[in-house]
Amino acid sequence: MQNLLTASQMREADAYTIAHEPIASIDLMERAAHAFIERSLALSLIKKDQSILICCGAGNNGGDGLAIARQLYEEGFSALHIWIIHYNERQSADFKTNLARIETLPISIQSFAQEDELPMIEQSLIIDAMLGSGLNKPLSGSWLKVVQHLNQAKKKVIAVDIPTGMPADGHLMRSMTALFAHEVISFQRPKINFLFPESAYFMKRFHVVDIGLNEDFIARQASDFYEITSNDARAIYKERRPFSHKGTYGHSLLIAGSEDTMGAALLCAEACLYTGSGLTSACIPKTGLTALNTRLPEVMAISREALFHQPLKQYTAMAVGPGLGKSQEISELMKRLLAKPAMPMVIDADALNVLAENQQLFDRLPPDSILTPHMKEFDRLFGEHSYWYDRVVKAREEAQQRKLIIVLKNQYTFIALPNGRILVNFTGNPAMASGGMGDALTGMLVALLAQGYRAEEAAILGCYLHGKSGDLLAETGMAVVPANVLIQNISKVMGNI
Ligand SMILES: NC(=O)C1=CN([C@@H]2O[C@H](COP(=O)(O)OP(=O)(O)OC[C@H]3O[C@@H](n4cnc5c(N)ncnc54)[C@H](OP(=O)(O)O)[C@@H]3O)[C@@H](O)[C@H]2O)[C@@H](O)CC1
Ligand SMILES: Nc1ncnc2c1ncn2[C@@H]1O[C@H](COP(=O)(O)OP(=O)(O)O)[C@@H](O)[C@H]1O
Ligand SMILES: [K+]
Repeated sequence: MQNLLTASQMREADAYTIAHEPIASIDLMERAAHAFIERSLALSLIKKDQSILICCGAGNNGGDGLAIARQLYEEGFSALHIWIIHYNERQSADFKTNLARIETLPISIQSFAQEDELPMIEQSLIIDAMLGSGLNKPLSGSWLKVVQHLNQAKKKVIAVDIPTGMPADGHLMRSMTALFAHEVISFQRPKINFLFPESAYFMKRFHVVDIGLNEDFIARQASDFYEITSNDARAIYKERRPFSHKGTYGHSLLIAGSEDTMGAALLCAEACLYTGSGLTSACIPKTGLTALNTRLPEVMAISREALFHQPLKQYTAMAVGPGLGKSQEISELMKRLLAKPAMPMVIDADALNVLAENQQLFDRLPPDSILTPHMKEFDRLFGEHSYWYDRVVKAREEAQQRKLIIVLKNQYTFIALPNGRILVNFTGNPAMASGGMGDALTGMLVALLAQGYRAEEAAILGCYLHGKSGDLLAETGMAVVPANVLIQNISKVMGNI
């Protein structure tokens, strides 16, 4: 698990590294510039014959920009042009050093003071090194004008560390003006605000480069946010054991589907199978029986009527919600299920809506139950939110107070734990943005619970594998990954973990 830092913690990490390691601040900047160029070249974001405008402020972000320009020149880039935006009086020491280092080179530099007219931009690419994590207020005055001018030029932009004008943490408002960056190359850790959907107003993609800040110091910083890494998933995952049999891997009960949305139940059940549940039973409406038997012969069916005429004890874990629909009958069913809940549970989709309308049912959920709302379901449960940041903070509060695990789904899924931590899943991609993906996740989570993974482990591993399966398929060239295709890839992803 890697903790994510705020901008001010990042500055402390910067200062600590300089104080405790044999590296001077100016050399750290040199390293950051080198890492920026190396990654840009590796991703083919820049080419030697390209004309590039490097826009620099006069702080350390601007210092990075000057070091990048000089190193590009040394790499053989020849069509470089620099703007220095001199709207602030103060210049950082490392900016000054880098300015002295570049002034002797044959690179054209233009300086702009407030009120100076800005020229047309002829270059095809802009490197944005005006303001970085030192941003301490929204842009205004001349800063606002320069950013608007650059945005209007509609050129490709690569931002150094963070787009100029975008705050690294805290509220992200659509009304804020920032330089829109197509690519961001960020130092050491992603900025927390990159993970919220509102970041799409300011940037398209980000890449993180290691610049060798002291990791021991970083790990000691208190943080609300932790990135789930492949190592975490690997550490949780357990291989199937010798002499094991279907009884070893638990019995999942899915309560899902209605006449019109039987597909949700099928996807959920299929994901449960492919994630390794020993046995899977699906409680579905009668009208779905033929579909279930035809498509998933491994899965056993129980009718809604029969559900409470048999011991629920035979099941190891339960998922309820996908495709259930809204009706009084479903509401009653949830109430009966939660009268004596005795097994780990995943609550999704329509079951979440029942909870939203019957908040007293919350108290009956077994501790560590996993709730998997998307944004709208979340707001129905816990109130409307205007900002993702607030929504995630609310998820943390609710998870802590109610001792539940809340999996708030999005491109970056936030897993809020009862201990107050928020884990962020980085796997997954927009090729997965189509119906049924959440049903698949629910099936995966219940399968992991049935196999004996603790709820926290199931949430981490389930979200990681779900996104990873989608990522590996997207890497094969699939622009869209339908849920059933993702599901059929899960067991391979597990095998290769
Ligand atoms: N790990 C690290 O930390 C490393 C950091 N590195 C690099 O340093 C960058 C951070 O540099 P930085 O701290 O010098 O601040 P930067 O973003 O250049 O801003 C300059 C000044 O602008 C001002 N200002 C702020 N907001 C403003 C506004 N809205 N409108 C007008 N002015 C505004 C504010 O000055 P003030 O207002 O306080 O006078 C601020 O100090 C970081 O992003 C990365 O690129 C790497 O080199 C190596 C490792
Ligand atoms: N752009 C994306 N990047 C990564 N994951 C995504 C993206 N879009 C959707 N997903 C994932 O797909 C799932 C969608 O869940 P949900 O909205 O409940 O779908 P459904 O109700 O259709 O089953 C979530 O797990 C989410 O993380
Ligand atoms: K920047």
